[in-house]
Amino acid sequence: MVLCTLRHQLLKSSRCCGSTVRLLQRKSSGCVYSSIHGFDKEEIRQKLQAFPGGSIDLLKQDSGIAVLTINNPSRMNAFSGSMMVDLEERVTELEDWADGKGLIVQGAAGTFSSGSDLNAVRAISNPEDGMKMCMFMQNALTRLLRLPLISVALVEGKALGGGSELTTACDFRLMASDSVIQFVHKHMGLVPGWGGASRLVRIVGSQAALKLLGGAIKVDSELGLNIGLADDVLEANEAAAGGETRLQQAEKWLSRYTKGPAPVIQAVKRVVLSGRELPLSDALRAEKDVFGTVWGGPANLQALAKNSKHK
Ligand SMILES: CC[C@@H](C(=O)O)C(=O)SCCNC(=O)CCNC(=O)[C@H](O)C(C)(C)COP(=O)(O)OP(=O)(O)OC[C@H]1O[C@@H](n2cnc3c(N)ncnc32)[C@H](O)[C@@H]1OP(=O)(O)O
Repeated sequence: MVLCTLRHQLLKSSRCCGSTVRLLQRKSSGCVYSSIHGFDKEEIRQKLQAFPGGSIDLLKQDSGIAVLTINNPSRMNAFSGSMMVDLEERVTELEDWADGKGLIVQGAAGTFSSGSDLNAVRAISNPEDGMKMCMFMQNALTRLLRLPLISVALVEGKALGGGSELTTACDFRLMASDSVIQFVHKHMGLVPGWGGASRLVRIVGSQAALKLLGGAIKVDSELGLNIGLADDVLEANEAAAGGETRLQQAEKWLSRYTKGPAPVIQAVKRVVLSGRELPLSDALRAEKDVFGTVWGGPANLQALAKNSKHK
């Protein structure tokens, strides 16, 4: 059932309707679960809203880079129920952001996130509610990863449990030199349920993923770089050139990849996304469709008129 995903929908679309790219652009295509899987989004939203606290804040900047902040510092940015609902709403806002190119996901007050709020977890520890929360968060994080934006998790302090899973829902992870990512689920008698295990295997491979989950290993920035979980390490604020904050360092890092017009950057993310998720023939068809959105477009015509040389 879980595998009834984008691939299924894309296959159907490319065979029946022709235009795969339209589906990649549709919001519902990001979801893994719908009513056919017994998922009732409104029901679980109401249940989650009963556990308030904290917020997920979104700042969309003129640069085309947005900053999403997990904000519940008195609980080390643990996710209350209402924050899970907030997250899904912020993802919807980002899906509608025509000028967007990049996204940085960070935690407030120098730490990333300690995962689910344990008070909420205790209150919904029955299997039925657990499954509903799991489906809700998998949908939200799958849609986050499938945004046509190049995304980076800026990991400071600790990313534990659900917080570690959230880092895997970004295209890249930048770790502060003193930060730790730890899939603590085994210590909680659990496995990841927000899609973190499936994404981790794709990022670091199954051998390393088995070690990280089986050993609940603390991944510091050095280990993170070695196994490919981290894409770069950020200096302490005071040690960085010009005393840049880590957020400024992350924005500088990301801006190398978001320089250029939004339609082109979004097209770059879309072709990589289809290559990452689809079988080759489907990915090739999706690439053709995305190519069609930029070929002869303003940026393409401008570059041709300039007779660019790439020295
Ligand atoms: C479905 C489950 C799974 C998932 O979604 O995938 C999960 O995520 S389960 C949650 C996994 N996370 C944890 O178990 C974290 C437990 N907490 C800790 O290990 C430590 O608190 C810490 C995060 C390492 C920080 O330690 P320290 O720096 O010593 O601070 P404190 O322990 O004093 O924490 C400050 C304050 O924050 C509260 N806190 C921290 N994490 C959570 C949390 N996940 N849920 C609720 N509250 C949390 C902690 O209780 C302290 O509060 P006070 O006691 O009121 O001061």
